[in-house]
Amino acid sequence: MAEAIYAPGLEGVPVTHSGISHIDGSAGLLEYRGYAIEVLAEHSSYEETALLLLDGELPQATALASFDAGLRAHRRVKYNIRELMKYMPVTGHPMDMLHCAVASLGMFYPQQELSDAERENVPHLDAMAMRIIARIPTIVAMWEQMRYGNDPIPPNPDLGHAANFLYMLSGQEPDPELARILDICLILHAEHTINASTFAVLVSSSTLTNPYHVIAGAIGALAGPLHGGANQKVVEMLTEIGSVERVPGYLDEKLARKEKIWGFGHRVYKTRDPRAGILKGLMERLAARSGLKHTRLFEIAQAVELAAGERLASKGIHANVDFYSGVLYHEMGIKDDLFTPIFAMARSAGWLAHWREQLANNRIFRPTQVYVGRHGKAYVPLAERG
Ligand SMILES: CC(=O)SCCNC(=O)CCNC(=O)[C@H](O)C(C)(C)COP(=O)(O)OP(=O)(O)OC[C@H]1O[C@@H](n2cnc3c(N)ncnc32)[C@H](O)[C@@H]1OP(=O)(O)O
Ligand SMILES: O=C([O-])CC(=O)C(=O)O
Repeated sequence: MAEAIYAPGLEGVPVTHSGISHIDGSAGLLEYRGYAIEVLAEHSSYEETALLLLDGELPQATALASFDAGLRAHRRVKYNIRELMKYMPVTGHPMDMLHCAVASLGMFYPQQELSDAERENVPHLDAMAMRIIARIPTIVAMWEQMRYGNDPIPPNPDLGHAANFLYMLSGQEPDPELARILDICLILHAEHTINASTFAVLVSSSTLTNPYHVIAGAIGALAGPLHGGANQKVVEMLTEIGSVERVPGYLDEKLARKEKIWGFGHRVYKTRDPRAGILKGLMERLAARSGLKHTRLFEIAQAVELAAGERLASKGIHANVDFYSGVLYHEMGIKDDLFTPIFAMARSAGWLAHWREQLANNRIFRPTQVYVGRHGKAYVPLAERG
């Protein structure tokens, strides 16, 4: 048998057939179910985009209204989840809390795996997906209150997905413009082909485990700084740089030490990530609002993008989605360690679409390895080992 070719990081290796999203990495194009990301960001809502990802088509008005009503009706989590969260250390990262809380949601649904009948029961799978999408924002916002010793703010069924999240974070009904900016951010982060966390979804889905394990595993993968965790790192980096004047020297030192610039580079995009451009535009939209001109970080970010371009663009390294999202959330007054949980909230729709797609044509993932270890070693009793 011919020896299998090992591709580190599975670069260029297809692992599934998928109709959910598509990237053209050299042209900088992204589509969800055939619709350009720019079009969805301008015209759609997170609720509609989530349903598009899950069902494959833009919904009719009645289907969208019923999905939206389902999301609003299922935002609350069981009291025991709140009790569990009470015992988590408030110093812990919210992604660790989210991983644990989402996995625990599955304990209220006794069976650990999906039966054949359940896998073929589309309304059952739809209901599970909708409940997970509805509850992740509640858990994140509950934690934001609980970690400061406050009672969680109950969800408000009169508000849409993004507006309700902002309401639960602060207790204030958000300005519709801020809610729309977050809504667009959620659309932009909802799906992105087979990135690391979505690959984790495929692998765990293929064992027929329950979707709570699937989504908790994906949250764990997203938390890493090379993936979704980079949005928090970007803001830490910009804060450390501190001024526009320090940008070139900071980058030169970092690159000389062979360190990565957070929020730059991508396995698939060899030009600017289209989401980075839209997020930058949203930041400009936010900065233009009176009373919200705290744009020092944004100025540093733009200087970093310019200087990084001079140093890295020839290697195909450009700003990715994580570069401007953290700056935008920071300027919206959101705590830095909530940036990646907000990414997870949004990406739950894409993850669950891939969960459904995997179940519809399942085969367990079981790749191989190139063994580089030893063979046939003689066991030496402990007393005789030198
Ligand atoms: C939602 C998301 O996940 S978007 C990505 C978020 N992650 C980040 O922003 C972290 C910084 N970026 C990176 O670590 C990488 O670019 C990744 C993880 C996104 C992609 O990784 P890979 O495709 O495996 O690229 P890899 O890490 O092998 O880099 C290839 C070359 O580009 C360089 N490079 C890649 N990204 C960067 C960067 N951000 N800063 C400086 N150099 C970089 C590497 O040093 C390497 O150079 P070399 O060939 O001279 O050794
Ligand atoms: O596609 C990737 O590898 C990472 C990414 O941008 C995302 O998950 O949004």
